Amino acid sequence: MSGERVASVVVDVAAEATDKPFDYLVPPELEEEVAIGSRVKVPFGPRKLVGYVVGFPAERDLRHLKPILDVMDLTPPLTPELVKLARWMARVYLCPWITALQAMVPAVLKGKYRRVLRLGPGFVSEGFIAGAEETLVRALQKKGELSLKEALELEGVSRSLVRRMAEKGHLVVEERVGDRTTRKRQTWISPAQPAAVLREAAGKLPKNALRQREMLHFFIEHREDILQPALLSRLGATKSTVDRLVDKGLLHREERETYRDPFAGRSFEKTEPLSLTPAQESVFQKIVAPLREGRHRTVLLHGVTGSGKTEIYLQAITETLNQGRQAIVLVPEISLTPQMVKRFKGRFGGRVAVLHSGLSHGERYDEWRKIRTGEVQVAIGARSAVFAPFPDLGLLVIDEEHENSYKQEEQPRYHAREVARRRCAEHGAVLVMGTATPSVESYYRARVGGYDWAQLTERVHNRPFPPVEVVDLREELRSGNRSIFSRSLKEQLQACVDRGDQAVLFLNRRGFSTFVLCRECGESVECPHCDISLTYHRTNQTLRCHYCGYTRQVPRECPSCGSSHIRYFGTGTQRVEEELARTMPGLRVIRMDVDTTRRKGAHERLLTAFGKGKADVLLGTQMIAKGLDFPGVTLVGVIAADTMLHLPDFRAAERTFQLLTQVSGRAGRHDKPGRVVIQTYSPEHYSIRMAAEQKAESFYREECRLRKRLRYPPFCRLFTLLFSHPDRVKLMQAGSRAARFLAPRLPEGGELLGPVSAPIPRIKDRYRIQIIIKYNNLTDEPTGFVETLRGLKAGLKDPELRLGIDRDGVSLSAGGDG
Ligand SMILES: Nc1ncnc2c1ncn2[C@@H]1O[C@H](COP(=O)(O)OP(=O)(O)OP(=O)(O)O)[C@@H](O)[C@H]1O
Ligand SMILES: [Zn+2]
Ligand SMILES: [Zn+2]
Repeated sequence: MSGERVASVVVDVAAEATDKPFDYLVPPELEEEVAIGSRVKVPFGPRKLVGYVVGFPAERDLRHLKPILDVMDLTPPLTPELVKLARWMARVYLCPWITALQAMVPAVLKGKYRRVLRLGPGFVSEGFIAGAEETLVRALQKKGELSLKEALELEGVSRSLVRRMAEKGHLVVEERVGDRTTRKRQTWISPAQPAAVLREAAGKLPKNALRQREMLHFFIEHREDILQPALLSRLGATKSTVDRLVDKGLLHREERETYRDPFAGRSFEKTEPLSLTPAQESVFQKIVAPLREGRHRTVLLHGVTGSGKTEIYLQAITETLNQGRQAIVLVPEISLTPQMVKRFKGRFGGRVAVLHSGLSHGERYDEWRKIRTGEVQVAIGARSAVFAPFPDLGLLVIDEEHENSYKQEEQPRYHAREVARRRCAEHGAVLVMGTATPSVESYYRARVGGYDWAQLTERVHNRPFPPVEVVDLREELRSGNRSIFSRSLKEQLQACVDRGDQAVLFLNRRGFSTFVLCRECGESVECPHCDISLTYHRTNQTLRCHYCGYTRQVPRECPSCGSSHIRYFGTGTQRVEEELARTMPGLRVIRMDVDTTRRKGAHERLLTAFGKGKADVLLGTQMIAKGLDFPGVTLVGVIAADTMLHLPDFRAAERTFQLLTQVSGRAGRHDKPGRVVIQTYSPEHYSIRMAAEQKAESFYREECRLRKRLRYPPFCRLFTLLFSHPDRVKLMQAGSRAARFLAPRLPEGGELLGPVSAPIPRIKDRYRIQIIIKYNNLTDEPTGFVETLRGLKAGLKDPELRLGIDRDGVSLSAGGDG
C-alpha cells in the first residue's frame, strides 16, 4: 500500500462531531481525479456520504483508512483558494466547515443526481477507434445513453478514458437531478441525405403522406439544422412526421446541449467605453495602478448618484480582462435589474455570466459552469456571486456597498464585503466598493486610512442635484390636511404630470404596512404565534403574518374587546394607490411592491412599462430606491421619511440617510431638472436634514461622533446571540446561564448586554431573547472568544433550545436562531 496518497475529506453532515476532516485512501484508479476541491463519495460508518477534499496530509497512518469510493465531477467544483476561504469562514462566522463549502457551489450540486453519458456532437463515427473506446462507443450507439456506472462496467473502460473523450467532445457527461436534466438539451433536425436523394424520396411517398412530403421539400431548400420545435411550428407538423423520416434515414435528429440563457432572445447593443471625465479618470487611475501591479488594495469609491461610477467599473474590468484575469461585480439583488445587466452585457457580451435569484437551479448551474470552465471572465450577481470560482481574480467590485443584503442572515452568516476582502488579498486583486452613501463602517475605515479613498462629488456633466423640499407632516395635520399627501407634494405631482413628465413615489415598507387597529381599546390584531401585528392585504381581504405566514380573515370585531370600531391604519402602497386614484383621477400608476412583483419577470415588466411612459407615477417600496435611471422622471416624492427612524436599531439614522439620498438621486438625472419632496414627522432629525441638504460629510461626522459615544460599530464589534425556546421560563434560565458562563470569558474590551427580550419577542411560538457582546478587536481575525462561543453552543443540553450567533449583524431586529 505504500506510495498511496491520503486525502482529507470534510463530509456533508453539518454537526459538531463531524466538523473536521477525515482521512481516506486515494485508490490508484482515482489518483488522477482527486484534487483539492473535488467532491467525493466516501464510506462513513455504515453510510456513504458526499464530501469535499480539503487537503493531502503529509503525516499519515494508512492503517484503518478506507478508500474514497468515487469522484463526482470531472472538474472539481471548488478551487484550493475557495477551500481555504471556507475554512476561514467556518472559523470567523462560527459555522460548520461543510456549511461554508456548500455555500460556494450551486444548489444542483447539493442534491442527488446521476451522471449519464451520451455521444457528443464532436464525435465523428468515421474516425479510427479501437479497444475500450470502441466498446464504449458501440454501447452508446446501441443504447443512446449509459449511466457512468454502467459505462465503467464495460471491458477496459476507465474514468480517465471517459474524461479524455469528454474533453475531445466525443462524449457528453450530463448530471441529472431526479428526472429533470440539469443541463438543458435541445433537439435539432437536419437533412441526412443530399437534396437530390430527398427529392427522389419525396416523389416515392404515397399521395396521402402530405406532411412528410412538405417536410422533405423544406429540407431540399433549407440545408441547415433547425430546432425541432421551430420546424414543427413552421410546418404545422407533428413529431411523428419527423420520426418517420428519421426512421427512413432521410433526416437526422440530434440532441445538443445548450446553456439555458435567461437573457436568450434578447440582444444587447454593443457599447463602447465613454471617454472619462477628469474626475472619473483620476478615480480610474487609483483603481488601475494597483491592478497593473497585481497589488491588493481596497478602494472606497464614494461617488454621488449619477457621477459615473458604473462607467468606471466597466473600464476597470476591461483593463482586468486585458491582463488575462477575471472580474466579479456584486450588486444588491434588487438592483440587479435588466438595466444593470444590459450595461455589462452590452460592454462584454458573451464574456459575462449573470447570477441572480430569478434563475432556476438549472440556469444558475449553467452560469456557474461557464465561470468554472473559463468560458466567461466576468461574473455579475448578488451576494453569493462573491464565490465565483475564478482562478485568477483581478478585480472585485461591490456596488452599493452599504446595502444590507450583502450580509447573509442564515448560516453561514457571512458578509460579502469581508469575504471579498479576503479573496482579493489572496489573489492580489483590487476591491472596489462603490456607493453614494457608504456604510458608516467603510466611511470611517477610509477616513482613518484603512482603505484608499476615491471621491466623485459631481454628477457627470455637472448635472445639478435636484432641490429637496422637506415637508413637516405635523404642520399639515394642524392645518387640517388629513391626506397622505401634503399640499406641496400634491401640487408638484400635478405640475409634473401636466408637464408630461414622470414621478416616482417612494414608501418605506418596513414598519409601514397596513395593520388593523381597534379604536376603542387601541389594540392591533396580532399573530397568535408571533408577537407582531398582522398585515392587511386588500386583494383578498386577509390579515397575514409576515414572519410565519399565518393568515386569517379580517375580523368584524376586535379580538381583544369585542368592539366593532376597528379600522385599517398605516399607509401601505395599496392605500397610497387608492388615495391617488381618489384625489387625482385619471393618473396612471404602476405599483411595485412584494405583492405586484411576486411572479417571475414581473419586476422587469413593470419597469419596462414605466420606462416606455406607460404610466405617470411609479409607486413603490425599497425596491425602487436605487439603480433606476429614467430620463422622464423629474419628481421624486417620499411619503414618510421617518418610518425607519424608530426601529430599535443603532443603524436607523444611517439607513434613513442612505435611503433618502438614494431616492433623491433618482430625479433629474438627465436633461430635465428634477425636484424632490420629502414628507416627515421629524424634519429636525439630523439624518433627514442632512440628506435633504446633501451634506454627506456632516452626516458621517455626526454619526461617527454618536457611535463613538454610545460605543457602536465602527468603534467596537458585535456578537449577537439569539436564544429561542417554546418555554419562556426555560429560555430565561438558559439565557442567564449563558451570561454567567460568558461574563468571565469576554474578549478584550468586552461588554455583555442582556439577556433581554429580542425586538420581536416571539416568532412561530418560540420565545426569543438576546445577548449582545461588544468587543474591541477591529481586525477580521477570529479570536479565542470564538472558541468560547463554540463551547457555549456545544454545551447546550436542552434539545428544544436554539442558539444563533451572529457576528457583526447588520440588523439587530432580524437575525435567526438557526
Ligand atoms: N464619461 C462619461 N461621459 C458621458 N456620459 C457618462 C460618462 N460617464 C457616465 N455617463 C453617463 O452618466 C449617467 C450616470 O452614470 P452612471 O450610471 O455610471 O453613474 P453611477 O454613479 O453609477 O450612478 P448611480 O450610482 O446613481 O446609479 C449614465 O447615463 C452614464 O451613461
Ligand atoms: Zn406569525
Ligand atoms: Zn378592542
